[in-house]
Amino acid sequence: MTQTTAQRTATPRHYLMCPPTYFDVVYAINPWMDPSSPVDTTKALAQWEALRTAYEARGHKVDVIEPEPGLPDMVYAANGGIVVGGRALAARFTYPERAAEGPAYDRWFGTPAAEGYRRLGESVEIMEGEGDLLLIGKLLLAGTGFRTTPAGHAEVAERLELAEQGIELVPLELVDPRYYHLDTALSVLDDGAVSGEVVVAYHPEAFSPAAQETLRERFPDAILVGAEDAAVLGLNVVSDGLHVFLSDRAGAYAEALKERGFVPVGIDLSEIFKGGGSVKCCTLELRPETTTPSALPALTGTALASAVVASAVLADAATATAAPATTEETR
Ligand SMILES: CN(C)C(=N)NCCC[C@H](N)C(=O)O
Repeated sequence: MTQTTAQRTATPRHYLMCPPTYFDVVYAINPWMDPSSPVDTTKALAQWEALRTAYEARGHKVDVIEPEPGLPDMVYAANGGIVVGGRALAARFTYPERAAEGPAYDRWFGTPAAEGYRRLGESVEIMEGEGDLLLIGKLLLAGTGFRTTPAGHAEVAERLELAEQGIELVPLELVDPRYYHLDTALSVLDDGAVSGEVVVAYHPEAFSPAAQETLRERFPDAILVGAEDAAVLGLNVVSDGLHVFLSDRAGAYAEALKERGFVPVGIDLSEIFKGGGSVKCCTLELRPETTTPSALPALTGTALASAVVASAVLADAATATAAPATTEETR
């Protein structure tokens, strides 16, 4: 059992979410989807609201994009694009069923709500947003194998000016069709900006031998997640550096998170799971030009650290009354 001495700290985040108003499973583009199994949209909406409330109760800002009829997978906002350093690039999807989502998210980046973000348009190459692209500090972990292509990675690097931002893109090949997006197989938990300890978790068998080697080298202290937790999409999490929002079906993984100093917040997303996604899929992180969490060390100082801690504490106090339908474990 790996115990931690690192102090976890929540930093305020900005998320984009899309309500599952038109969510349904009417086609199958991943092994989790079964169009013969009915979806309860009312329940999906309530579960999604609980996730949104869980974020807001802990001090995070949530913007909402208008869902569009005929786009049942639009609830998976993480796939809508990637926003790093204030630059917003909309997705281009592998399957025609989702093709219209790229322009929909691109249009949102042109609305007043997205002011301050530079709208770069849609990707030309296949690129499924934060489903396959996970930022941790100055690394952009980039999944490929099923959806986002190596050409998509190259386009992201160029159009988001990753080199200029000092960000390195690390390609990782996925090999199990159940874990078709990187965010089904790997969680970004702490970029180390405040705690000094970089933490990811992943399911090794979802990756090619070469990708496993890369992950071992880059993240020797990673949490390794077993088949049971991976199979409930337990790795599909959102972390603010302290709270880890994840499926309430995750078992051993939630315990491992506690041992490493995180506070797991269990969310019931059983309806949204039917489309092959969970917490992270419903959440696109918007990172402005100057205040990305990983930029925090550059600002350094006790005052800043105190501010983020205070914000987490205040948000936790609010949680006691404002966050229904979630399970929060205390440390
Ligand atoms: C956690 N994952 C995989 C996501 N980031 N997105 C879910 C997308 C689900 C959609 N039916 C599809 O197959 O594209």
